[in-house]
Amino acid sequence: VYFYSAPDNFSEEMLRGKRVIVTGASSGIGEQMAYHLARMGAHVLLMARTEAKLQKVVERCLELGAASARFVSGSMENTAFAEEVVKEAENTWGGLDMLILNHIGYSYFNYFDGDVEHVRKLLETNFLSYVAMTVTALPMLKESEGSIVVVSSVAGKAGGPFIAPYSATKFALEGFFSSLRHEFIIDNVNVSITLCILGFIDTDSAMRVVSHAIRAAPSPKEECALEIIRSGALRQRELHYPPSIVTGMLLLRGLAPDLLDTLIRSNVIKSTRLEAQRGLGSMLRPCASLHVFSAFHCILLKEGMK
Ligand SMILES: NC(=O)C1=CN([C@@H]2O[C@H](COP(=O)(O)OP(=O)(O)OC[C@H]3O[C@@H](n4cnc5c(N)ncnc54)[C@H](OP(=O)(O)O)[C@@H]3O)[C@@H](O)[C@H]2O)C=CC1
Ligand SMILES: C[C@H](CCC(=O)O)[C@H]1CC[C@H]2[C@@H]3C(=O)C[C@@H]4C[C@H](O)CC[C@]4(C)[C@H]3CC[C@]12C
Repeated sequence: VYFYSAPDNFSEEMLRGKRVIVTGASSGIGEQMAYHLARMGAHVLLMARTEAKLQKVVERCLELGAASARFVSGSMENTAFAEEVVKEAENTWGGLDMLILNHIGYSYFNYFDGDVEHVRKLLETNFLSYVAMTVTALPMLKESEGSIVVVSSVAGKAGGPFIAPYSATKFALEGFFSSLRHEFIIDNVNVSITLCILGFIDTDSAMRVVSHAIRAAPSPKEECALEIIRSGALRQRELHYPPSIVTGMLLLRGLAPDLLDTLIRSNVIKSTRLEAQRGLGSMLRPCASLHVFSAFHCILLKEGMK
């Protein structure tokens, strides 16, 4: 908690006049980030596939006080489009201060079905396009000493059942961007990389897919979006949101990985098999175990304070 909590020196002024790209901004956390940035007076360039939704988000951003707001629509399955989005920022603003990589392609929630093409496509959308955008944006980010913010998940730190292709793409992000962070430090490149490790968030898409199968309440997307912007502006290495659950889980993974796996499995298998057989897909039930992580984490903290 100490190392991963944002210090209190964040000010919304830090984003005023900054030039920010937000991917996956037509809905969910990306849409909420666009609204926060707009309120803070940033210039925003938004990206997703659905033009009609993006148009509405842009209009709202302008009402909220964005310095400017525009969008580019297209699919990140194609890395050429990823480069095009960054070029649009270069042509419009002549520079870039923050690149927020947030979009994800469709993934099913069920036993891995052996479809290698789906894994390839998801890697292209959720991982390769992030790499392509970073490569194209890097000269501008070096110039502005800017920030890269990568939105990931607890599923990119610890595997759980029924999300194998999705989880693989999130692990790939961790590997790539933590390696890149080392290289930036070695070469004195002053571009920060913030990896955001998120738990269950109440976006429409996540609620649609898994809410029926999870007992714990999801965390609010509005607060999550603000925490992502804050951690990026403060150039933090990682964001854990919600902090107690994610940090507790990662702590247990380091101390007792088999115990973590057993807890996850023991909460999952029975219910999921039944639902999968009905063809509905389903969700692991890690909530009880995550409460155990949190309790465990609190005990450690209290002991530490003593
Ligand atoms: N919600 C949750 O519980 C959690 C979310 N996260 C992470 O947070 C981020 C945002 O998730 P969330 O807000 O829930 O997701 P949403 O499904 O709400 O939003 C996804 C966004 O990506 C866009 N998108 C989908 N496919 C493509 C594509 N092929 N090319 C370009 N854009 C695309 C969507 O718009 P359109 O359809 O118009 O293209 C949309 O704007 C993701 O990185 C996710 O992994 C992490 C942990 C938990
Ligand atoms: C249930 C998990 C954590 C438990 C908790 O109570 O916090 C969730 C943590 C990460 C989630 C998945 C994720 O990373 C995003 C995907 C987004 C899709 O749009 C829908 C479902 C997700 C697979 C989502 C499902 C819940 C988590 C595994």
